[in-house]
Amino acid sequence: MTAQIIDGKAFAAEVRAKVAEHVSALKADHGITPGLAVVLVGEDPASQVYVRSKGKQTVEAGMESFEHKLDVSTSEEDLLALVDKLNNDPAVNGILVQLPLPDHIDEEKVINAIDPAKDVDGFHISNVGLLATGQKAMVPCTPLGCLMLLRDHFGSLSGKEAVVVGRSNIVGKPMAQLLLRDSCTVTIAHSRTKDIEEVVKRADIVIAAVGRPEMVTGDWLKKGAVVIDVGINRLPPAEEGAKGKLVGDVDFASASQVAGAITPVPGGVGPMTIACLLANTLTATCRANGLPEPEGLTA
Ligand SMILES: NC(=O)C1=CN([C@@H]2O[C@H](COP(=O)(O)OP(=O)(O)OC[C@H]3O[C@@H](n4cnc5c(N)ncnc54)[C@H](OP(=O)(O)O)[C@@H]3O)[C@@H](O)[C@H]2O)C=CC1
Ligand SMILES: Nc1nc(=O)c2c([nH]1)NC[C@@H]1CN(c3ccc(C(=O)N[C@@H](CCC(=O)O)C(=O)O)cc3)C=[N+]21
Repeated sequence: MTAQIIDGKAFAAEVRAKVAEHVSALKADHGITPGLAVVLVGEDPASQVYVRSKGKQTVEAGMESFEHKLDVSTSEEDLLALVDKLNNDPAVNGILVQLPLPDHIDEEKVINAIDPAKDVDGFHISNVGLLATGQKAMVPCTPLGCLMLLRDHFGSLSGKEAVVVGRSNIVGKPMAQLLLRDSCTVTIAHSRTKDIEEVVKRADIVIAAVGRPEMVTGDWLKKGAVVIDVGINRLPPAEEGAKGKLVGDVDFASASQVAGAITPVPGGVGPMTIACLLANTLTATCRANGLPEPEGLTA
């Protein structure tokens, strides 16, 4: 069997087109232009790629993009001062502080300093709590993107066995919350999970968010399982100076022989993350202005 390829790139383009449509109506009817501020501290190469494509797509959707690139030696105090300024800037509806931050900065402190209403990453403790209790939250972009792909594929997720591999605050845990909210039976696996292959083999839905290149292989999967590969790993280049290949946390070659459907890397979850960031910025703008939220763009 060869799996259906879930085209995240194409789906993300549709999401961005919907966002752009809403943005143009916001401008025409209310004179409002959503604004997204992205803060990057230091020069993590992976983060730079993400920030670049994000800025471009923000502008293409008709929104304002504010980029703040700070030196790697920026103090925590200065970063907190910038967050405070963005919290109070009415032109800024969404704030994203790119992670990871340099070691001398307390990540939790910075995330929790962001106004929860502008926290388009959904990482603030208030949004985490709102999501966990089923209340209206800002939902983290990557899990939201995965959920959109799964809902599109299955229609209803109710009663499905879902296994999330990875328990990070930014992907694994919020993903599990969203799947639970859609009435999946959810298992979270991690580095201490015993017989992880057997656990994954139960799943109708596998979400791999581990950060280990091609860890999940075809022999871990139940036949027909739907596999969402969150991993973004750059392999060492074949020759010096070349760019290494980008691979996921799933071994695509073997997994696609067993899975019913699978997301590729690149072109799967990555583009959905950025599309959902724009969707969240639009949602935040609507909420801030007491306007109805766009349909189909929130969890
Ligand atoms: N496509 C996108 O938009 C995005 C992609 N990513 C990518 O997703 C991946 C995961 O990111 P993130 O969640 O931030 O990563 P983290 O490193 O924060 O978390 C990784 C998780 O995987 C678990 N893990 C590590 N090794 C193993 C193993 N051998 N077996 C089972 N579980 C293991 C860890 O378990 P434990 O807790 O026990 O240590 C941890 O819970 C990365 O490749 C990252 O680049 C991330 C964000 C967005
Ligand atoms: N506060 C914060 N929020 C994040 O959401 C966040 C973050 N920090 N830090 C880093 C990770 C990583 N991440 C990606 C998003 C899109 C692609 C993406 O678009 N990838 C393309 C390929 C890009 C390439 O070619 O390198 C794809 O998969 O097709 C990748 C990675 C968001 N993250």
